[in-house]
Amino acid sequence: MKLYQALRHVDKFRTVFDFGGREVAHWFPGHMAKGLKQMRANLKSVDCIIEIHDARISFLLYHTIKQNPVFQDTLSAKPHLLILNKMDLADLSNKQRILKKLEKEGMTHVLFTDCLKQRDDNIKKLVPMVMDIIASKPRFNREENTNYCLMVIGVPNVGKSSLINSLRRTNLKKGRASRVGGEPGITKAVLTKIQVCERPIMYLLDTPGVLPPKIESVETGMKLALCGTILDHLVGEDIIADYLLYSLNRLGKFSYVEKYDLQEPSDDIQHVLKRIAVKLGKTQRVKAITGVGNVTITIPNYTAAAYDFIRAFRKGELGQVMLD
Ligand SMILES: Nc1nc2c(ncn2[C@@H]2O[C@H](COP(=O)(O)OP(=O)(O)OP(=O)(O)O)[C@@H](O)[C@H]2O)c(=O)[nH]1
Repeated sequence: MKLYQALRHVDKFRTVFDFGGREVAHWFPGHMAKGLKQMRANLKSVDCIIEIHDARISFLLYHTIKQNPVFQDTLSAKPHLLILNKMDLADLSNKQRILKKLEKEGMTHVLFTDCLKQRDDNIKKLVPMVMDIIASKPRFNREENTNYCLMVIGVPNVGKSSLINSLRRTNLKKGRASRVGGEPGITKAVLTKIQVCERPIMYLLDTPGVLPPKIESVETGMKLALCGTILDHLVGEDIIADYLLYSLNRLGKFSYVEKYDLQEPSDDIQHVLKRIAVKLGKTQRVKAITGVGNVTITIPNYTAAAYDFIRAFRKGELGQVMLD
């Protein structure tokens, strides 16, 4: 759909999203506090922290983590590199704006990556960048060590394990060492130390995804959910799908119209999900009682359609976005 055609509908779009009094408190699983403890205990042996975020919500994540006092106490003293991953899903026309915002916050070592790409030139830059960062700060108790240890941190599902695998592919020509999952919270095991480079010898500690427990608003929580950071069923596929539609319309990303054979952009999630269900054959047969007896009717499976809509977005099929 051409932008000028779609913009005719702009007046119809919602300008604010109704969260219906939802609370984020119960969206975050308990194992995250444990992860934080493990991280703290291992920090002494770490030379540089690799903080990894989803490039679509990088500033939001960076800011949320930075605000958390526990993170501040634990991490601020260590050299730091910020990875903005999933760059293939992000609208990089906003790249400079994001980098400027991060610079204002004092974060100048930033690298955009796509960890699924077989050869990502940016991944190649990681080790030299880390060496520069480490060289610019005292190593304290680790002066004599000729090998280096990194700790990777980030919220669930941002690609921590994929980053490790990508580094091993690039620097060691070796395959998968860390399990990759589509659902948040796959990396639940205790910290594992994995080699990611031969010259210099460099290890990386994989951590369970750790999310700061305090999220400033439901909207922040919803963006995290949309990017797959929170288990869908804790938030609800129906509202995530509605927030997705709201976001796509606000950003002028209308490729969903053609993908699902809609006539025009719509802000009505029931209407959109119905079209998706019909297009993908996601329907269910239910019994209905009528005046003339029981009949079986076919109705759209809204939950299955919502799930498909969200999945398509996460795979980048509905366009690249920047939700910051
Ligand atoms: N499009 C895209 N997908 C990615 C990228 N990196 C990782 N993914 C996908 O994101 C999902 C999560 O990746 P993981 O590497 O398991 O993430 P994690 O941070 O280790 O996850 P937790 O174990 O939940 O903390 C998987 O489906 C990956 O295939 C990327 O650069 N681009």
